Amino acid sequence: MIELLTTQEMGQADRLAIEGGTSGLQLMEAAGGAVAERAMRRTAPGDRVAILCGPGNNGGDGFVAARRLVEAGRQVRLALLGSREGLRGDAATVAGLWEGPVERFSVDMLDGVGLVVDALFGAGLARPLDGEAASIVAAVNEAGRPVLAVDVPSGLDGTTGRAQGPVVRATETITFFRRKPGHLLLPGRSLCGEVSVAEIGISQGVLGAILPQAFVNEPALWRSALAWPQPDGHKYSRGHALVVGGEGWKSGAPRLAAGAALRAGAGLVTIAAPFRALPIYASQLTAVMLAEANNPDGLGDVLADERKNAVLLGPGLGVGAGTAAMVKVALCGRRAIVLDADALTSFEARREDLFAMIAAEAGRDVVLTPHEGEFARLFGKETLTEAPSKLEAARAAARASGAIVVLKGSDTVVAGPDGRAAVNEMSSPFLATAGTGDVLAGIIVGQLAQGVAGFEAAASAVWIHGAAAARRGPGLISEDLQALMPGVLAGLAAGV
Ligand SMILES: NC(=O)C1=CN([C@@H]2O[C@H](COP(=O)(O)OP(=O)(O)OC[C@H]3O[C@@H](n4cnc5c(N)ncnc54)[C@H](O)[C@@H]3O)[C@@H](O)[C@H]2O)[C@@H](O)CC1
Ligand SMILES: Nc1ncnc2c1ncn2[C@@H]1O[C@H](COP(=O)(O)OP(=O)(O)O)[C@@H](O)[C@H]1O
Ligand SMILES: [K+]
Repeated sequence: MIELLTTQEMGQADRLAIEGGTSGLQLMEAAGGAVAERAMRRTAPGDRVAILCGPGNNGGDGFVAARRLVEAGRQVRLALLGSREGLRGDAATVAGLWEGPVERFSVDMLDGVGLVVDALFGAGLARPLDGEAASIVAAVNEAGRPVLAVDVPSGLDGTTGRAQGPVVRATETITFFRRKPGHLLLPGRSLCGEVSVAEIGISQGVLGAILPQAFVNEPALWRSALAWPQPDGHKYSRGHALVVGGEGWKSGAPRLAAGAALRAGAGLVTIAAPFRALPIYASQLTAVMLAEANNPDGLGDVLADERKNAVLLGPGLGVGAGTAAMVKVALCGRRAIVLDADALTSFEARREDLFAMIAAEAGRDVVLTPHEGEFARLFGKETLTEAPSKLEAARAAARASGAIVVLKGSDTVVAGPDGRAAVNEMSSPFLATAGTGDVLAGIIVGQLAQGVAGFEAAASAVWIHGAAAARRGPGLISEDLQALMPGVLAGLAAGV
């Protein structure tokens, strides 16, 4: 499991390490040493490096790196924002060990350098950059030289991934102990460039006291929760997923979802659709079964078979009271539910009804899979815009709805009502094509049908979906994803 630490939690990790006997100076020497190591990979002896230090401990890391880089034969020029006398604590100590000149920043420092080390601001950023700090950032971005950011690109909030003011555009970022959400969330992820993590002498044990609630979405988070077929099993022991479909001319979305549910491992998948649409569905389906459901009562009849243990509603269903009524029927009972697309939008004006229905059956998994537009319609635009980050927006929505919320995008966040959250980085921009959301919803319902718990079902599905897309890359269309899934699942089954 890879934890993501807020800057506050990272401060706690530093403090716990210091209480445990590793001094702040040792941590800073290790951090600055790791920065120098990354800088050495990008430069050769004799190359010029500009190191820009800020007034706090981020600047301290810069002073350590400067000393180490000189020892390694780099030509270093170091600028300090603020005065040397203003430095405190460990930063003052390491500045005292720097024997070279301390300059005031000037643009000519960047001329012809092989690398700029951005050690202006890290976890201590307290407000948007302005004044001299802002003009340094502008000059660095303008110069177009490779930039190695220390901890975070200066100006970026590591907890949120947002920058309220000017921010350094880094080629590479090195952070310490664990990544922060802002390294994965946009726009942070694009501003960081390649991110590496250095161990600086903080023991894993501190995590037991911090209990982080945000994680990188990767197999270690959910691998043990996945379900695999057993030698003594049969198709019913792998679950029966039901996808509720609509009119024939909108049958593509439910068919994509149903196929994905089957590929994800559900033992049986049925699409329930109006009688008049069934021939259209039938002409395009083979392993996926069909059932007639002309209205909410009809859906109730189909669901009377309790072996149908996971239901997806939304793709191709249409927005309106009819869809809302179908959702209501599906939410009666203990089966797991995925609500996507039109099923979410149908509750735009009556979100409290939806949340009350979800709350009525404790312990049953409901997964909502909005993209940002659907999210704003269901939870209110302000939930998105007023939350400090996409991560917090998803968490707030999960708390409000009592459901697991998958807030999609290239930095998809999966959040549970208990505050647990995963930020996804296994994805491909080629997923931005029609129908891929339907496939994702199908993978989730396929996992739920197999009895995988809601959070793990959603997080693993997001990863599998992204990994499948990454295997194809250019030219990907949503129809391809199904055929790409077995390769991804085989890797998971083999534990790689
Ligand atoms: N023991 C520790 O806490 C360790 C900290 N480390 C480094 O220390 C950094 C955090 O250090 P700090 O907490 O000192 O914080 P920073 O060095 O990020 O910045 C804090 C300083 O910047 C000023 N400041 C904040 N926002 C400003 C703005 N918008 N304009 C102008 N000035 C502003 C503050 O008044 C303060 O002087 C980490 O990012 C990491 O690089 C590492 O050395 C590892 C150990
Ligand atoms: N730029 C991108 N990078 C990575 N993934 C993306 C990107 N854009 C969209 N996606 C993913 O593609 C899927 C699109 O879903 P959605 O917007 O519901 O589309 P549709 O309704 O056409 O199926 C989501 O899983 C989303 O996270
Ligand atoms: K920085």
